[in-house]
Amino acid sequence: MLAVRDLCIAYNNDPVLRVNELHLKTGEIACILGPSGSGKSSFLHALCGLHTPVSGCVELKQGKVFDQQKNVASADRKIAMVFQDLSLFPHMTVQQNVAYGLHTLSKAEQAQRVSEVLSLVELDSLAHRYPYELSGGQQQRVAIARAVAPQSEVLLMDEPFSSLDPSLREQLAFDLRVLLKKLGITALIVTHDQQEAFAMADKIAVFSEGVCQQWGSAYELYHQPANIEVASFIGEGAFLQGKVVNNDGQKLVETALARLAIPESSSEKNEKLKHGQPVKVLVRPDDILHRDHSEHKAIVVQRQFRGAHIMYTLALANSEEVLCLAPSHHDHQVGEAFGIQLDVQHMVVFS
Ligand SMILES: Nc1ncnc2c1ncn2[C@@H]1O[C@H](COP(=O)(O)OP(=O)(O)OP(=O)(O)O)[C@@H](O)[C@H]1O
Repeated sequence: MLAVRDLCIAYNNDPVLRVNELHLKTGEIACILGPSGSGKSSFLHALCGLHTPVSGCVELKQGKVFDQQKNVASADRKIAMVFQDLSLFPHMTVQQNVAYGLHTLSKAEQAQRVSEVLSLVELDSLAHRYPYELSGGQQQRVAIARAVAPQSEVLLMDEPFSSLDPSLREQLAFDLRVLLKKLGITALIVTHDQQEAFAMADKIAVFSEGVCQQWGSAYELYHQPANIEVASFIGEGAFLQGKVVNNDGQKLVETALARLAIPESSSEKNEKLKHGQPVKVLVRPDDILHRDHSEHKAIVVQRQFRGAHIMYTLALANSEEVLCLAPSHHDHQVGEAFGIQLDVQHMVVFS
């Protein structure tokens, strides 16, 4: 449904983003994560034709819409965009807002399509209200209804929750996923928030340092990050200093906490590790188990109460720090010794 290859986006000959390859199947939902200024909005603008890339190729179901020979006008790409502020017309009712892009249809066809789409987003009963008479979540559904009404193939959304109450966002992100799946819409959504992305996306792209660093599922990004930038950006964790040790053909990594075996089936990158080579081992909070009676002790240097869990920052004997997410009834104070056990399920090593 959407394929992007070797795309380079620049302003005044100054490149801001390169995307090697990214593709979405029909009905898939993708999120773009990345720090401020990493090119997320620019990417959406390039896809829908609001900004012309320097090079590369963008392909939709309707065919190529951008390459060195072709640049299909924005209005002729079957892409709809919902902007951060939703851009609803305040002087128009819900029904009129949704009908706005349907001027090529007859009045009867317009009414039919508006009613169909409003029923899908469950707003039929509010068709005659004005935007100011709706909640933030309802306004967002009107914006989606308006965007998908002209039967667009791909929906782009730029920070769709930015104007909403943070406490509602995660639930709304999940509701949005359910709605988009019901509509069968292929969507690409920009967000700053990882939890929102995890709640919504089948695939996630991480943009930083001017490139798309990785494109994969939330699970892949968290457990198999492509590089140290993605590992640091996605989820929480720490890096332990390690040294590669060859032990009778078995490769191990020696760390302050334990000697960890690199699995036989490990990636090509890990197979190239040499005896004695210094490495960094990614340790997620769920790789460190709290065991009161463990012989390995660390000292609590910080604690963050999160309701069901407490996130502990722990100092090891050599002063390296790790994180541990423990059930909150294991209540330890700063300065206390804390028993730990390393339980690394996915060994991620960076040289
Ligand atoms: N019209 C423009 N002219 C010149 N530079 C621009 C223009 N639009 C964006 N940029 C630059 O391109 C880079 C990427 O900007 P962009 O808005 O795409 O990032 P973003 O990841 O969406 O940021 P944010 O999360 O803050 O919205 C930034 O350095 C920005 O200053």
